[in-house]
Amino acid sequence: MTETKRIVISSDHADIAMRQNIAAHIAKQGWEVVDIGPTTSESTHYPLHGKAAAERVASGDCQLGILLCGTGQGIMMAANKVAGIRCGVCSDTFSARMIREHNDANMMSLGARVLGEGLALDIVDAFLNATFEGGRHATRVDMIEAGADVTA
Ligand SMILES: O=C[C@H](O)[C@H](O)[C@H](O)COP(=O)(O)O
Repeated sequence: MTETKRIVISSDHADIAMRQNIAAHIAKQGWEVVDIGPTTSESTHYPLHGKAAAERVASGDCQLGILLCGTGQGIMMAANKVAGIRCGVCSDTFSARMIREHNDANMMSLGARVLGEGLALDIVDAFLNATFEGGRHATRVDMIEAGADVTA
């Protein structure tokens, strides 16, 4: 039995259309996309949407999440306040691949006012197609989760 791949996507008002286009792009690749809005471009507050999406991932309802705000920064900060979330802003495909391969990121954020849509879609593909490598990287991710200190 193949596991249903579920991904949550959310944003603030910075670019609803970009978020919806990314959602459609991901859905074509066999993911079940949970788009939790917002649905209008009325000004809203990114902490609300970052937290709501992060909770979907932290609860296990969705395996991954993608967030957008103007820069990707504020909504990333909000998502990372939720326990178990590892979210980074990506503006290039190398970083998007590496935060999965080395950091086991379960969320990524994009700057809707930073990126053109073609690059944003390539970044999304790099994130989705990468796999965590484990090994020494798992040791380090475990240290993040444990809040490990330098002791030696
Ligand atoms: O990190 C924050 C995001 O870039 C927001 O999208 C941005 O601050 C929203 O700005 P404004 O309310 O001027 O559209």
